[in-house]
Amino acid sequence: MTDIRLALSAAVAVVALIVLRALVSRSTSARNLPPGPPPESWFTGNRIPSTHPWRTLEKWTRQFGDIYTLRIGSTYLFVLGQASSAHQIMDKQSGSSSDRPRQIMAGELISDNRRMLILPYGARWRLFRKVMHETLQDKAAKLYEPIQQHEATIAMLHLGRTPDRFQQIFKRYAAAVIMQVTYDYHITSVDDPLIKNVEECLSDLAYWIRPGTSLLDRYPPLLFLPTLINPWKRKGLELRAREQKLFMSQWNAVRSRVKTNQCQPCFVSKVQERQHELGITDAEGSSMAGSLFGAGSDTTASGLAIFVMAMCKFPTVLRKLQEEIDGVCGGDRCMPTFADLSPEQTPYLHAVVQETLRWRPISAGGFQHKLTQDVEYRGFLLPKGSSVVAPHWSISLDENEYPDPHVFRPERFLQGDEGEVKVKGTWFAAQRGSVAFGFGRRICPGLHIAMRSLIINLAAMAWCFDIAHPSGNPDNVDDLAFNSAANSHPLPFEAKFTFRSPAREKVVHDENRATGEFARLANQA
Ligand code: HEM
Repeated sequence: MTDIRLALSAAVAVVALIVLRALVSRSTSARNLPPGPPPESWFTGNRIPSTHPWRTLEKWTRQFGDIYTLRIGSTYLFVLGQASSAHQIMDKQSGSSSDRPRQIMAGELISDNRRMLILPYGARWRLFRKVMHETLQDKAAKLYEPIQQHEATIAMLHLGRTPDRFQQIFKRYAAAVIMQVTYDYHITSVDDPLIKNVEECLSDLAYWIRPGTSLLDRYPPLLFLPTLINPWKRKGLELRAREQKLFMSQWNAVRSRVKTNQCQPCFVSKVQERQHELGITDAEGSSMAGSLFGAGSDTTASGLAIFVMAMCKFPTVLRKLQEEIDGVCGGDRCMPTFADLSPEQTPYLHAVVQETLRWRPISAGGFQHKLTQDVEYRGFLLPKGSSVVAPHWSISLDENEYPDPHVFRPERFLQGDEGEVKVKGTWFAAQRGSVAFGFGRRICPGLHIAMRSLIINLAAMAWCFDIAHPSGNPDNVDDLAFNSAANSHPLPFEAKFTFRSPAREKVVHDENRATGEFARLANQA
């Protein structure tokens, strides 16, 4: 035991010296940095609060402008709090700003450098990205529309039956879609044992990825301590083994089902088809597929809950949306389908989707990118090796770009007159409207699937239901009540869903005879 303590003390002392040296050399060499709030302590630098960190970052943007410096330990983090700086650095110089900060516990030990979201920028990332581009781009995403339509129809049935569980219902929808898209695996509830296992892995990851949680991330030389006397490394490797076993079993299950013609085309079957040509190992392919659930499930569910919150708070928007959807769907005939919902037919719906993503950004704090080259911006020199982050909250709620930013106003995304209304982006991101899906080369590869999920569910909800706060008073909605996770969710809140007519309720029931969900529920009862 004494030996272990000695080894630890020595390691900590060495680290402290390295940090000290790095700090001193940086403070003298890197003079041309943007200003920023003074560090709280000389040793640890600036502290970003763990509760709603994006609100503090926004406060500092107001104080210091579109770019400011935070010192975190011995490295710099530059915060790009306005569209202009984010665009210039994250998009225009993305060749130099697409790496991720090192994550020893979450990225190297638990994920074995195979989780897309935290993968360093390099050959493996490029390979994963190419595969994801081919299998998730707009054209490929269109092939998954029937899955999304089917699951949205089921979600409407559940919203009608158990409206108070709407946040769970969205979770189920998002999990069902991502599992079918990835593995052609069908779930009936979020209590499916596979989902439970995946979520356990994700909650461990979410714990260890938090800045400062692991001593290994704070003091990297500790990684060199032998595994026998290194409890953090042992923990990381144990979590890796559990996660990889799970991912590999799903990967192998698809391979077996393809052999017996029992698998619909899905992400994994498509990757396996071209595996040798692409040069992907089983371990890489299974991890790539496994990381889609974490990236795409929670985010989508949160977007749907944010829409409901907005409709409770801004009822006139829902009425306008209902009018538009009724106009294209022809009364009580059937629920909206993707064919009814192009931007030309339903510009207001598309503007509502954009406003949902802007009004309460899901990835509110943004994701850090690390610089692989020195980057110049407005005469400042941001040194290679430091990180940049563009908090979506600061950019999306910037009152210069979005007047009255806390008001949910889809019209900001519309242009033209009554006859020919079109959806417009901002100057910052003309094609995609908002920053919700991130920046540059690291932009979310799942955005086409995510947008389709929002479009079909928002249209279906507007067609089926009146949605309101149970008190009937929009002022009772606390629209700032969100958790502090990287992908932030509204805290549980109340909303009332009422079918707009018995005829529409019947359509939902009839359509769910076709999905099989009606019979499944009847069998369960
Ligand atoms: C509304 C839903 C979603 C939102 C708001 C969202 C947002 C984001 C954001 C902000 C990033 C980081 C971008 C950056 O670093 O600048 C990201 C990355 C990623 N997203 Fe999404 N996402 C959503 C849905 C999805 C879906 C459905 C999938 C999969 C089908 C997905 C897969 C990924 C992956 C794999 C990455 C990592 C990309 C990389 O690091 O190169 N996302 N997403």
